[in-house]
Amino acid sequence: MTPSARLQAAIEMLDWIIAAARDNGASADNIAKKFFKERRYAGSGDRRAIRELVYSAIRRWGDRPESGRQAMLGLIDEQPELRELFTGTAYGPAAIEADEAVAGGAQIPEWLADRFAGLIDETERRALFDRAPLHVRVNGQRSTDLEVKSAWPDAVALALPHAYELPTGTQLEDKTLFREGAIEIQDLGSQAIAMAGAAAKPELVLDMCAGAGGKTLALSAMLPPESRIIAADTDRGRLSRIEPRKRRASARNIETILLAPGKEIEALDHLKAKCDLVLIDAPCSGTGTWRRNPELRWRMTPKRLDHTTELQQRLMELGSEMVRPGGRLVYAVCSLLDAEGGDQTDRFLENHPQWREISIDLPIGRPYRKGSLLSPYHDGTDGFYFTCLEKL
Ligand SMILES: C[S@@+](CC[C@H](N)C(=O)[O-])C[C@H]1O[C@@H](n2cnc3c(N)ncnc32)[C@H](O)[C@@H]1O
Repeated sequence: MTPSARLQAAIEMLDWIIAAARDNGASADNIAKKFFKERRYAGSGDRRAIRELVYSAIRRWGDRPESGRQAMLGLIDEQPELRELFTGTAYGPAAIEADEAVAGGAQIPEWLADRFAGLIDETERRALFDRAPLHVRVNGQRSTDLEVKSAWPDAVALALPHAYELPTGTQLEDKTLFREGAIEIQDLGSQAIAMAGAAAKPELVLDMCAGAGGKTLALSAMLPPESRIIAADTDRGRLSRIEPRKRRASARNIETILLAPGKEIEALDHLKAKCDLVLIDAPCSGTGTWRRNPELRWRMTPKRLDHTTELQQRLMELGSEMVRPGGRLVYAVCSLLDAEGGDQTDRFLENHPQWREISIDLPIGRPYRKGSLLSPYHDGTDGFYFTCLEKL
């Protein structure tokens, strides 16, 4: 493909991504897969170049642009070489017209800019768009740190036990050790959250928003085998991915429960006041994961944020009912917005005098709003707020 044709393809892919962000459709990554599947003529170099163009536009604009063309036109100030690719010839984008509308604004959507946690200064904001590192967790059910270190001598030990960083681009799939479940790819921040409840004894644990089980597997690896870990979620597709992951990781003590949205209690009633630990890794705006999913900025609106915080409150209420007296509730979000973090903890504690905050003993993170904050610049992790509460 010519450079001009690659630019036109990037514009078209951005149009799909913009529409999906507006209508709560597929993620940018899934759209890219579909886009290239329908364009088999694009070689690997073309794909890389198109992706690069698309993601520079997504990273650059905090507010959702009107169109892919406007998004790319807006990039010309920073990448002047793009101008001459608007050739108006076959396969290329139409020539630029005088006074054509272009995308504008900041990297962080204006309406969100003043809602970040107090610790998120200018340096942290810039780091939200850095390249995410490759973090892995050694799975003690399948392997040892020593074995993993000898398979990947470049692995650098991180601040938590069994956590390592590998050089970006390390091929994992070609190693038997990886295929057999010796390591899990997992951001250090997610590993910290699995540890936040200080689960150690044989316990009954409910991971109430388990998704595809990233933190469930981490909990299974750190708990004695006689523990029972229940992974629940409303998303059948995500939950179904736990079964193969569980087999690969030799995590035998995990059960799954599919929840019906709004009727979660029906499937959880038998666990009322029984759990030693409930983890609520709540659905959220994902502001802490922009370095991986920058297009989330184009999805969130004030209305969607309100809807999300209401759901978080409801899940916190529900999860807290499952905790036995003396048990713990860990509430976490991969967001750095106060509305989804510290505000939720305050509201919950105000309404539940029989609960108290307990301090989190981890070597990463900073104490913040009756909980802890993890952030890309300070901790090298995705951004998270989490708190650990105890039922008296
Ligand atoms: C942040 S993700 C969880 C990620 C997962 N814990 C992990 O470590 O990979 C939030 C999850 O909450 C789930 N969810 C949304 N609404 C829910 C509800 N009403 N009850 C339980 N889970 C829900 C979503 O399907 C999603 O999988």
